[in-house]
Amino acid sequence: MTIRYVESSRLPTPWGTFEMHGFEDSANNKEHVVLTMGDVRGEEPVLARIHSECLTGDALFSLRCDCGAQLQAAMHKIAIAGRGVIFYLRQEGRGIGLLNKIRAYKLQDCGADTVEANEALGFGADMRDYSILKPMIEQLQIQKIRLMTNNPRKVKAMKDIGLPVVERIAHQTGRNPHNAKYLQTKKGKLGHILSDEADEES
Ligand SMILES: Nc1nc2c(ncn2[C@@H]2O[C@H](COP(=O)(O)OP(=O)(O)OP(=O)(O)O)[C@@H](O)[C@H]2O)c(=O)[nH]1
Ligand SMILES: [Zn+2]
Repeated sequence: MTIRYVESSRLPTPWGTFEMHGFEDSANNKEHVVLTMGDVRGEEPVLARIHSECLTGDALFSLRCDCGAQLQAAMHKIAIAGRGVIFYLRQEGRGIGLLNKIRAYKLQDCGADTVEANEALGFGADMRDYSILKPMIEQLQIQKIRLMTNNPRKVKAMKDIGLPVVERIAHQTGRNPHNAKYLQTKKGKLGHILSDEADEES
């Protein structure tokens, strides 16, 4: 495995102080971050979010997707629980990278949906590889998780790397008029479990 643990530090946030753990992947020079709160080791399942980088949603307040709202909601829920983990994976644009995501957005501006846009650019609908989580989980001694996600692929991916998901917790927030079609495509083509009801409070 090409993932190496580098260092940890404190990360104060509006929701509380996390511990931030840095990892590097020598295969592609990607730098990944894991935030933990409380003692995540041991038998007791850990409240967890596996979050793929979305520069536009997480840092630039984009309303094209639900990423920023989901990240904040996860930090909030973990702070309330006092214990949890967020894997912040540098798999921008479902693994196609930022510039290709901009290309995909341009195609979506012209009428394609998020899956059609990826495919028109020669990519699969979702190019992410979750096996990189295995060394991170081992380093942090996490044994079981309760996963905040609407994406059944993430649950299956954890099974594939041998990390029990004892519960999937729906994580639906951030719906707005700009991302309605995107969320509909996630549900219809990518298999996300999304209700048409209003979002949960976060
Ligand atoms: N290629 C592409 N990527 C997008 C688009 N919109 C958002 N993304 C990326 O999709 C990814 C969303 O990842 P996550 O927040 O982990 O969410 P998810 O797999 O949708 O599942 P949840 O756990 O239910 O949120 C991020 O990497 C975003 O950059 C798009 O239109 N095209
Ligand atoms: Zn996003």
